[in-house]
Order: sequence, then C-alpha cells, then structure tokens
Amino acid sequence: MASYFDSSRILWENPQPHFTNVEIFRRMVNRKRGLNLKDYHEFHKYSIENYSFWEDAWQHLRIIYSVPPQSVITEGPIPNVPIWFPGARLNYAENLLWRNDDSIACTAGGESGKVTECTFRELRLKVQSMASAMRANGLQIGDRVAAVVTNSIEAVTLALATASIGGIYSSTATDMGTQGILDRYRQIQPKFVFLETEVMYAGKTVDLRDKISAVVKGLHEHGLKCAVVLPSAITGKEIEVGGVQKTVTLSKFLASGTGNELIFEQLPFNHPLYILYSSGTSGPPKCIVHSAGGVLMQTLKDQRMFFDMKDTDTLFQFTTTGWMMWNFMVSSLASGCRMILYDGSPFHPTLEAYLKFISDAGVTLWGTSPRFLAEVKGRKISPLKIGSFEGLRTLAVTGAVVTPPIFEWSQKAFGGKFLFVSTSGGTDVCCAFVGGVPSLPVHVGEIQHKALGMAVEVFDENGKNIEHTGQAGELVCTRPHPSLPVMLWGDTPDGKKLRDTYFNFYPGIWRQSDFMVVNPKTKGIMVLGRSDGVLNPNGVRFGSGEIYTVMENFNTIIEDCICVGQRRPNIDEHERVLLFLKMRAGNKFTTSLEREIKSSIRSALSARHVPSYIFEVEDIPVTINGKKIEIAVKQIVSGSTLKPSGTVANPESLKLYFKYKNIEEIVETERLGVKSKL
Ligand SMILES: CC(=O)CC(=O)O
Repeated sequence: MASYFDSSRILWENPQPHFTNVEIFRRMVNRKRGLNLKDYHEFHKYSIENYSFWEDAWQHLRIIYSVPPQSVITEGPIPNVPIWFPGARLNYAENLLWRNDDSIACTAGGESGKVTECTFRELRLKVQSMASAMRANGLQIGDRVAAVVTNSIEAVTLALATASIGGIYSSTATDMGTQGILDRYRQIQPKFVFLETEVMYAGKTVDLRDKISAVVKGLHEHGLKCAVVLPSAITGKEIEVGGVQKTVTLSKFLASGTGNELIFEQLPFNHPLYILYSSGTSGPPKCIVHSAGGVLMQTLKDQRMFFDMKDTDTLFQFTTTGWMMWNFMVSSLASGCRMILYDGSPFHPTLEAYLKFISDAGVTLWGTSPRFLAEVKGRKISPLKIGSFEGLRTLAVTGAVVTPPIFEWSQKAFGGKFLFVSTSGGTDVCCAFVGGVPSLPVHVGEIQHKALGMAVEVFDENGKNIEHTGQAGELVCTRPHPSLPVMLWGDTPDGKKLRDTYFNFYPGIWRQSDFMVVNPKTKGIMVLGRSDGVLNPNGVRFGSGEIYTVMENFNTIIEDCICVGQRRPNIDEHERVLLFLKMRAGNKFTTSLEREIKSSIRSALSARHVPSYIFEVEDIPVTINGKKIEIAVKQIVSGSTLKPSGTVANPESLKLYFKYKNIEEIVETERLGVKSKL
C-alpha cells in the first residue's frame, strides 16, 4: 500500500522567514522566559506543555482589557472545560474597534459589481447607532440576537453591536431553509431577529418575505421581542413586510436609539459571544456557545501566525454568515487590516469576473475552499490572464480535504510567490487545530504543522497515539485551549451533552471526529475526511480524501464526486465502497472511464481502495457551506430513511441515492439492458 507521503516535495519556501509574525513571537517568548526555543517545532512543544504560553499569547496579540486576569486557567463547572483567564474583564467588540480613523475597514462587493466601502470611523458610528437602538429596545447582557443575513457591513455591525452590550450573536445565511432556521433559533430563543428582505444570488433576485413571515411567526412563542427587516440588499430600499406581528423596518429600529455613546461592557473572558451550530445534516443541530475571549485569542493567533497577518493586509475570506469562517474573518478587524465582504455566487456573472474582483481589490490574504480552486482548475481557467494577483501573500484553504494536485496547481496558477496555507479546525472550536507556519517550507499536500497551543495527536481506536507510525487515525486534542465551547445551549450545568459529544469516545480527551495522518519526517499533516465517514472495506481504514485526490486527475470531465461506505449488516459481511460521479456537461460516464478510474485508484493507493461500484448521479449533495454530505449519503445507501435537513443546499439530490440500497437490482437491471424502474 502506498504511503500517504510518497509525493512529499517542497512547494514553497519563505525567502525571509525571520520577519514573520510567528518568528517574532518565538523570539519574544525566548526573551521573556529566558528560553532558547530554536525553531517552530520547539516553540510548539513549549506551547502545549506550558499554560503560560497563553499568557504570552495574550501579550503578543495585544489583547485590550480593563482588568487583568488573576491566573491563566482554573476549574469550571464542566469537567475538561476549564475557565480561562479568571478575573479578567474585556470586551470583544472593543478589541475590534480600536481603530477610529479614515482608513477602509470593510469593502463590500457582490455579483452586481457594486462596491461599498466603510472606514473604521464609520464602522464605529454604525455600531454605536445599532447598539444604542438595541439597548433602547431592551437588549441586556446574555440576551440572544439572531440574524438571517448576507455577508455585509450590516452583518458585521450587528455582531459588534451585540458584542458591545454582552449579547450573544448568531447568524445564518439567507439560503438556509425556514425549517433549518427555526431548528436553530427556536433553541436559543433570540430577543431580536434581523432579516434580509431581498437578495441576489446567481443572477436572480430572491424575495425573502415569505421566509421572513414563517420565521417570525415560528419564533413568536419562543421569546422574540422584535423582528427587524433590513432594506433590500440589491437596491438599498426599504421593503415593507405586511401582516407580521412585532416586525419593524431597520430605519424605525435605529430611530428608536438614544444616540448615546458606544459603551463596551467589561465582561469575563469566558462570557458567551457567538452561538454556532453543528451541521444538523443527520440530527437536530447542536448550539455551540463560544466565548468572547476564546474566539478573540484563537482567531487572532491563527490569523497572525498562519497567514502572517499585518495591519497593511486586505483579507478576503469567501464565506456566508452561516459558516464559522465568517466569525473567524470578523476578528481580523482587531489586526487593523481591511476586510472584503463578498456576497453572492462566485460563478455569477462569471467566474472570471469574480477572480478579477479579487485581483483588482488588492487582496493580500485570500481564504477560499478547495472545491472552488478545483472548479477553476477543472474549467481550465488561467487566473493570471484575468488579473495580476500581485499583492497576494497568502492563499488559505479550508473546509474540505485539499488534495496534492490542488496544492501544485494553485501555487502555479496564481503566480507562485505566496504561502499556500491549508488549515483544518471546525465550528466546534471556532479556530484551527492545524495550519500554516509561514517560516517553514510548504510540502505538497501537507498542512504545515499543529497550531500553537493545540495539543493535537493521532489516536487509534483504542486511544493509543500512533502519530509516529505514519498511519492515519483520529484527530484528538489532549489538552484544553481557550476556545473550547463554553457550553451547548440547553445542556445541563455540568455539560453532559457537551461531554457526551466530545469527551466520551476517549474519556476526558477531545475527539474532533476527523481522520488525520502526520508525516513522521516533515511533521506535515493530512486531514483525510470526517472519521465517521471513514471507509473500511475488508478491514482497511482510509479517508474519502484519498479517493478525492486521485479523482482530481479527472476533474476536467468530472465536476464532482462523493465516496461513501455502504453497510448492510443483514446482507453483507463487509462494508463496501461506493463512488458517485457528477459528470461535467458534455461528458459521458462510460465503462472505459470506469476502468480508468479503478486502475488509477489501484495504482495510486491499493487494490483494496478500489470502489466496489462507481455510478453516475445527477447531483452531489452539499451543505449550504459547500461541504459534501457524506454521512447522510452513507446512511441512505445503507438503508436509512433520513429526511433532508434545512442545511442541505440541494435537498432534492439526496433522493437520488435511495435506490442504491438495492444495488444488486440496479446492476442486474443494467446487465439485462432494461431501463431501471427503481
Ligand atoms: C477551519 C475549518 O476547518 C473550517 C471548517 O470546519 O469548515
């Protein structure tokens, strides 16, 4: 069987590693502590062995506070989830709004091509006006504010105004289904909900008034005090939503404010800031509560260390407001850099126009998904013919497995002079476990290292560390860090649900449910997929990411694919692997293509990786954040009668998979040349 790291080659090296933030931080720790940590590897070891590292990070990241902490860590009511920086008082929004000048803080753009800018001073005024109206309407510390909004300056304003008061903010994208929104917001019972009325997506005007009515009505019995409807995101004109109780337009809501000064409530480090949600593709979404201090420290650490973020940077993270990368992105204001907020589809009016927007906007740090890059590659687009991308310093990719061909193609396609950072973390921690180290070389297909302060290890099923073997296993984190969730909303005071979710499989140790492997030579990492989607035919365990890497070679004819295990305990003894392909328009799935795919998988991986069956399907189910929904497909082909949740972007596509629980019938029908009735 091929090793995971056969192709380990250097893709890029920093010509000036000494000037990176991470090196400056390492030297600061050496000076302060009288240490001699020689490189990132030693620095990382120090960071996971000493909680004092987090005190160093507090200082290096220049956290703004009014009362200093008494210590770094103390026990809290939930076992394994300590309280960080007890005694400290700070405010998340204050840490982001320290700049009050006329430089651009946010640039908002979208499909229409219209660009709006907002300076740090204007942003602060917007937050002040919103916070004043929120206070006038009764928002208090700990109250929830929910939003169904586009990625816009208004969305940033809402989050920061809520945080300034000590409220808890939670947002979803406008394409989330009504049921999905209610499944989330009924649990957290927001006092206010802010809703978009009209948006543009994929060139079409989407009227959201019916959704607004259904959501507001659905929240009436769940603590809602007021629903604020936003002006059209296309024209900026206010739209009346008649006949829905408790609803007010944004201008009326803002007019109810007193215009008082912006006050940043001084709150404990662990005070809740955001509620994010588990995907909810196979059960009710869990409401994951993150602390202001935890999110602030971890997101700043990741941005400054992984991306080498400076105040002269322009960050463009492609995200909706319903993905943790939105919350991650917002923190970049604390570094004083400019943030680009893009709303809409990257494919409208054209993919070329979108790439030109990024190049013209002078983006220096660009965050995107491997799926997007694969699409540009698959369509044979040459980015450098569209824009110069001359300022690009970092291209950061997250959200799914990044295959080696994507590393190599991206580095070349965008001009080669930047750091290609692959990161992996999650909604559960609102930060990354593993990511970039700008002072170290990047190896093809490898995430560079474990993040500072994150005690990541690879465990086998019995809880044994197998990292040094180069074998894949579960991503675990053996020590607490500041952005562990402070609770799951609605849980018992001792966090039973939280502990059952994360700390039960390996008692007392965080299991992320990702499948990963470490290169013993370079210490580079591959995250191979979700561990509950691990494929296990005939006792060989591997991640779907390994198959996707091979499939990258076919991406000019295959638009997308999904690989899952099928388990039918009463029928088959072993799990078998099924691969579903969505062909690009104009291409056919033929038996010779099937043979070619199988042969490529056999030679790149092993005979045991070869899928038992390959089928063409019309669509691949993805979440509204663009992630393939392997678990739901696995359950469906294994015989479950799962109903699609509001998080599925294309719920109809799930129906295409039910027939595969009876594969033998399909194959027999095809053999006889009869059109399938299934
Ligand atoms: C940082 C990440 O890994 C983001 C995600 O979970 O999609």
